[in-house]
Amino acid sequence: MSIPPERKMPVSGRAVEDLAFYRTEPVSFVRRGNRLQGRRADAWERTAQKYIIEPPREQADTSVAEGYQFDQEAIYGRKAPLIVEIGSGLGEAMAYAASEHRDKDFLAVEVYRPGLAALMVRVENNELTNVRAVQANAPEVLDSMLPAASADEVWIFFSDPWHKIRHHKRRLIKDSFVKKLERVLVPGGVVRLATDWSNYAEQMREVFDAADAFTSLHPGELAGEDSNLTKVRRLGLEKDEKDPEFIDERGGWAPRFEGRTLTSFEGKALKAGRMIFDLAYRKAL
Ligand SMILES: C[S@@+](CC[C@H](N)C(=O)[O-])C[C@H]1O[C@@H](n2cnc3c(N)ncnc32)[C@H](O)[C@@H]1O
Repeated sequence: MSIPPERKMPVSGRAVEDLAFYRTEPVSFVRRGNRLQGRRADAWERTAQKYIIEPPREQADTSVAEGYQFDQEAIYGRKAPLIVEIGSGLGEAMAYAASEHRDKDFLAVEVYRPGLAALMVRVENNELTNVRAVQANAPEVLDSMLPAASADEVWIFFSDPWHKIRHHKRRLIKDSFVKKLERVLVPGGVVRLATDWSNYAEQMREVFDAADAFTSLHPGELAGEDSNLTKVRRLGLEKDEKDPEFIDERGGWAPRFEGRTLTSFEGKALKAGRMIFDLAYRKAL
């Protein structure tokens, strides 16, 4: 049966028939336009050839064809530790970190082209030569594009929380995704996470604590009265019912990662009175 043109869209595998799916899993993003204007369009024009990796695609413009592999040394022209940021948004965290650590290589993985173009504006403004970016669906980048044991760190800051229970299956951080992270990280490699949504923070803690390959860098820390989870629940900060008796005995939250600059997304969350949860896990040696 042929697929109607309006459904032959930009996500791979099963998504050809159903846009909300990548192979057998629902995708963690909604499609937004690729259109670039003004400074972003100009920066894209000048930088894309050098800094944007264009893997062969399958059915979709965010897919990565199986068999394509990222050759870090050839791409950056040197051998250096690799930091991958998934869902880099407007590139604020990456541009800051890359300018602070010019001895490291950074790879942004983001489906939103205007976000990558905003990163390219920062790359030019800060004269960064250690940043590359790919417009692609993260699970596919982790499954096939990145070689096994190639990333020293993977950062995922403010991954879309998919608030409604029926949408939780779209969340990126789940058991199957943790397996993919395990594959691409070097032994001893680190995953850093941040979220402003307590229910997703609990899910992140749950799946990483249950993963044999990972150990928390901050077991039991920021528990009880010091836990942001305790504060959110007791004060009813997320519009749920207040629970004055609630206590998060378990903790395991990381202090704010000092390498994470305040992005506009986090700024808005703080302004709205939300609490931020940081987590950090190390892959076994
Ligand atoms: C809430 S924003 C946060 C952006 C940024 N990390 C920040 O802190 O400002 C989440 C980002 O993840 C991207 N994203 C969601 N699912 C993705 C996926 N499967 N692959 C790549 N990027 C994804 C979205 O396009 C969006 O830009």
